[in-house]
Amino acid sequence: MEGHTRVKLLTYADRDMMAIDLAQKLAGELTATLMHEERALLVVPGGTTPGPIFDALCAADLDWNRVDVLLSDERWVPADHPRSNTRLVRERLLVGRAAAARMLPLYASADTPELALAQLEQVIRPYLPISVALLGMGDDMHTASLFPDGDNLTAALAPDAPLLVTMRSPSQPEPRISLTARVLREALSLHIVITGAEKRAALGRAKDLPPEQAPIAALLDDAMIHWVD
Ligand SMILES: O=C(O)[C@H](O)[C@@H](O)[C@H](O)[C@H](O)COP(=O)(O)O
Repeated sequence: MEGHTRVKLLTYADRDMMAIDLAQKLAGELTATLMHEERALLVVPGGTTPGPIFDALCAADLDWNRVDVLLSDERWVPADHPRSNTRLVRERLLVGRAAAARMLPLYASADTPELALAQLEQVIRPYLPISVALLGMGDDMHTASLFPDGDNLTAALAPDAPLLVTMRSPSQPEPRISLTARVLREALSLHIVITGAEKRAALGRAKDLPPEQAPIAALLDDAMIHWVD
């Protein structure tokens, strides 16, 4: 791809192959981190794309009891809600060998994310920086919960952004909480997974747009993109 940002793109033959290869890559990076660090912090997305990757990753043979798992973003719904990303991670990633990992919270039972933000930041901060991050992307070029029409996008993209922001978008049924672009960019290894022609086209547009219009653009210099049709 050409444009002002050079996109590093890996294309896979089919979805099963991508899930297996990507899970192996993430597991290898976690293992490498654990060779010189006491613990590793793995950030993962919610949504529909990562399930098959979690299914492969949870079987990886590594020292999961030294791995902390954190979501890139969460929808403000209880952890047993069908739209909860926490629920997805518990059901699809923290099973099998990976059940030994520790999940850091990105949700607390409070009416709004604003009420829990400071407390969640305090819990998460000691675990930074992120060792390995996997992110998703929407057709609208959002990543994590950094939506182009999000009410807190400017703060989320600032070079000195806090760890977490709350986010509301007219396109979303509930408020969100999200890691900021700065924190995601500081990940030692950053992967973005996208599927289908529409997201590939959106990525092509994003590389020539400012992050205020295409939030994923804030991360493209630092990330490896994994794509399958
Ligand atoms: O909670 C979420 O929705 C995510 O973390 C979000 O950033 C997701 O990665 C993209 O929206 C892609 O979602 P799909 O994988 O469902 O297309």
